[in-house]
Amino acid sequence: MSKYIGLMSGTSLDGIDAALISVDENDNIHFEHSISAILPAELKADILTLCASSTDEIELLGKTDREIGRVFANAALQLCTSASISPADVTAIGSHGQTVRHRPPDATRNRNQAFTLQIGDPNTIAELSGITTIADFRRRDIAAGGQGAPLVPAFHAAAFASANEERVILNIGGMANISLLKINGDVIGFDTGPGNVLMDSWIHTNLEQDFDRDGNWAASGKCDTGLLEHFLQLPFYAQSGPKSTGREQFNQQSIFDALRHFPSIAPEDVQATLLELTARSISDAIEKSSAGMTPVFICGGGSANLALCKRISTLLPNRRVEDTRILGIPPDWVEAVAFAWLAKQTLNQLPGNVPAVTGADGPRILGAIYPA
Ligand SMILES: Nc1ncnc2c1ncn2[C@@H]1O[C@H](COP(=O)(O)OP(=O)(O)OP(=O)(O)O)[C@@H](O)[C@H]1O
Ligand SMILES: CC(=O)N[C@H]1[C@@H]2OC[C@@H](O2)[C@@H](O)[C@@H]1O[C@H](C)C(=O)O
Repeated sequence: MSKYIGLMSGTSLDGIDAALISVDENDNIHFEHSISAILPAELKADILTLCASSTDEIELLGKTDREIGRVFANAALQLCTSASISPADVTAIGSHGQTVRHRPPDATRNRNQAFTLQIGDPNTIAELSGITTIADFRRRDIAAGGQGAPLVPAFHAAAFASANEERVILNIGGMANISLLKINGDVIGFDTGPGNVLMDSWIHTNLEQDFDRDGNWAASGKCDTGLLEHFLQLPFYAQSGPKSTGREQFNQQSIFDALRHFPSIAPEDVQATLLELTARSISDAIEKSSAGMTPVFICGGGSANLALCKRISTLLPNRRVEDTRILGIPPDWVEAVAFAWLAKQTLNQLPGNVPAVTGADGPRILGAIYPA
């Protein structure tokens, strides 16, 4: 059995997810342990500054890169302590790092202009943890003409595919993405648009809360059809994959811009509309890309948003909708486990991308190895 750690801090900036897996000689993946580590408030503020397109500060980038490396290393060490293992028992860490800019190839940018940037210095992680660290998973795929995202579909296929039924895996993080796992082994996947990011942003603006617990605030409001239709006009939703997105497109400003056309909607009704937008963009993408009875397994923090999940279920009336626990991995840990698995792929010189998903020219070994 080889052990791997996956570290993930997503667009929501709600903390660092750390997961420990073991992989047996038959390549079966076993979820062993997980922790969530705090992302210090000051660091979170710096990351948000770096994510805002108006400020580009190389000083801040360098400093934040190192600091994220330090907190990621600590998260890995905390995970080892909590799991009662020594860092020496871990073969490798797969560190996603923190995305601060994602500019994939699209209608406005060709493959040579595309870039994506995840920070969290892997040298620092390897140095402080004493564990070989693999990082920078997305840029090879971008270099090969791909979107660099989503990357989790390859893992979803390895962990969740079934020879007996087609499955949809729905990840609701800051952004949302789906993987369609076909019985013949084919995989389709793409980002569907916002996950929690817009609802998080709006409740923060209005009630200073980090997220809308269980979707209760949204549930207290009423969806505004005009605003919803306005949001749904965004070309991203109608595009077919490969496609990926991020805070560059879905952010607080995009809500304010839309509200200029709808100035008198009550804040809780805006939240209800954002929930509906999230549920509709997800369910439309699922309906468009998979057969009507294909079951859906949800992972990511959004799986805890009861109102959102209920609405997605209602919009997909003929499908079983449940979370990935039933497939062996608790929904909150799937992403971190995926990066642990991607580390294993890279160390074993195996590809981590699915070209049909990202649009890359072919399978690629992702990331770089920073030895212990
Ligand atoms: N009880 C809950 N009720 C409502 N929403 C919740 C709840 N628990 C978590 N969330 C949502 O889940 C989010 C965190 O999800 P997750 O950790 O999957 O995102 P991420 O990893 O940052 O995203 P990404 O996949 O885009 O990188 C929180 O910001 C919040 O919106
Ligand atoms: C650029 C980037 O960090 N993208 C994230 C984000 O969060 C969800 C969605 O947008 C997905 O594209 C991706 O994360 C997952 C882990 C992925 O690559 O599959």
